[in-house]
Amino acid sequence: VTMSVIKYSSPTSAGAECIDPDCSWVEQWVHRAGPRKDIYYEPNEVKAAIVTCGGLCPGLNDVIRQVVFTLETYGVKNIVGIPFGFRGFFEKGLKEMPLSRNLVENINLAGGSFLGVSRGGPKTSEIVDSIQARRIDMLFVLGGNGTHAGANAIHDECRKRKLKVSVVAVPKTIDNDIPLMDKTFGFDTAVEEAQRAINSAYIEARSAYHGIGLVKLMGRSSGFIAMHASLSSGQVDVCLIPEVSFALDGEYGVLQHLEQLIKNKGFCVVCVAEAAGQELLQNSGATDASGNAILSDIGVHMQQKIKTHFKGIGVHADIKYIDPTYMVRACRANASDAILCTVLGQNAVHGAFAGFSGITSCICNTHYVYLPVTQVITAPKRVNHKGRMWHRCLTSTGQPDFR
Ligand SMILES: Nc1ncnc2c1ncn2[C@@H]1O[C@H](COP(=O)(O)OP(=O)(O)O)[C@@H](O)[C@H]1O
Ligand SMILES: O=P(O)(O)OC[C@H]1O[C@](O)(COP(=O)(O)O)[C@@H](O)[C@@H]1O
Ligand SMILES: [Mg+2]
Repeated sequence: VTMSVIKYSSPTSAGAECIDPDCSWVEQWVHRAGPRKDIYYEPNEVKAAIVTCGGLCPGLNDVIRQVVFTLETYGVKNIVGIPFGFRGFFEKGLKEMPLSRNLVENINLAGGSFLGVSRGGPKTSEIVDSIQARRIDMLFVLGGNGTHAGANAIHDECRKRKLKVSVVAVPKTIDNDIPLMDKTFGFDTAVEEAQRAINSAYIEARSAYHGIGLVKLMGRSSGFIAMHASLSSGQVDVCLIPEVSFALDGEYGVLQHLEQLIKNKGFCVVCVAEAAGQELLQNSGATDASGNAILSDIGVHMQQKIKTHFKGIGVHADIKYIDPTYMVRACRANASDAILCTVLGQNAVHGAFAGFSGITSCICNTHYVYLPVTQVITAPKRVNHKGRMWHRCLTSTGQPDFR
């Protein structure tokens, strides 16, 4: 499968991602995913394990379910779940869970992870000690960019120890921040849920005298959820993402624009990504158990700033702040994510049986492929502020540059 469908001749061509210095066309190909004629493992002898790491994401249960179904179809009898992410390899008292088609048959009907998730956990060498002690041949790792870095480290350590273990990842994150793939599972569902919050903010704002609806949406370092939810709802006047800096105060600031919207339209809706405008806030420098920076609350900050601003100019404003944070990721997968999860889960097993390790099962240019994990952990994917999607969003909201 070719990685890019756009041929281009200059660095400024639409959609061009400049790979070489001259920006001429560079062919990049990846393996198409799916079952292979020859399989590397004897199914009867295989012990397979599944682990889900990081934050929750719609579709985790769908993938677990499909991995189990497909393993059983190959004839694997020994399938286990590692509870609560990488911690399950280490914490005493956390026992591996035997999995079967019967047990996981209906888990897709609920959100969350049937196995549990966690951040942080043991060192790679301890995880691999545990893999060795448990005699695991295939490890299916469901997670985001942190998990992929972990999966890569596990894969490297297994190679170093000459262990024949297939480490196969499946990219999950509502943030959609993993590079090279069309999207991660859970993103579509999160956007769908997020636009419900925007819709509520719109109804509240529209029904109030000088109503201002403010919605904060997740996205640790990227504004994909905010941008897509703003686009899909069509009800947002201002969308703020971390990739585009903005001023709140001043002649060209967001507050001045809100003032105009209240004057001209009578109400407005603002959608802000959680990582947006962090430079305007105090940074505690704190990190979570996985080493991810803990962000300052831009939503609460904006709520206060808007209140103070309108009070200062003596104009009534009724601010309705909605933070749907965990609601957008604790739900079950929607139809399109459920299908994506089904294919990715099945392909993960085909990849392991083909004898691959250090791969991730994903979608690229509408085709299902295996990417080397090393390629997707270089840096988080971010919204291209010069790209067409962001400009479509600007056209839709009608917002100016806030600088
Ligand atoms: N660079 C890394 N090397 C090894 N393991 C990592 C690395 N970064 C994160 N992890 C582990 O991966 C797991 C999930 O990471 P986290 O960042 O919380 O979520 P996500 O995978 O969704 O980005 C955690 O248990 C964490 O310890
Ligand atoms: O509060 P938590 O569970 O630590 O997670 C918050 C973070 O998790 C996410 O929902 C998803 O991030 P991951 O994909 O890294 O798990 C981010 O959008 C958010 O910043
Ligand atoms: Mg992450």
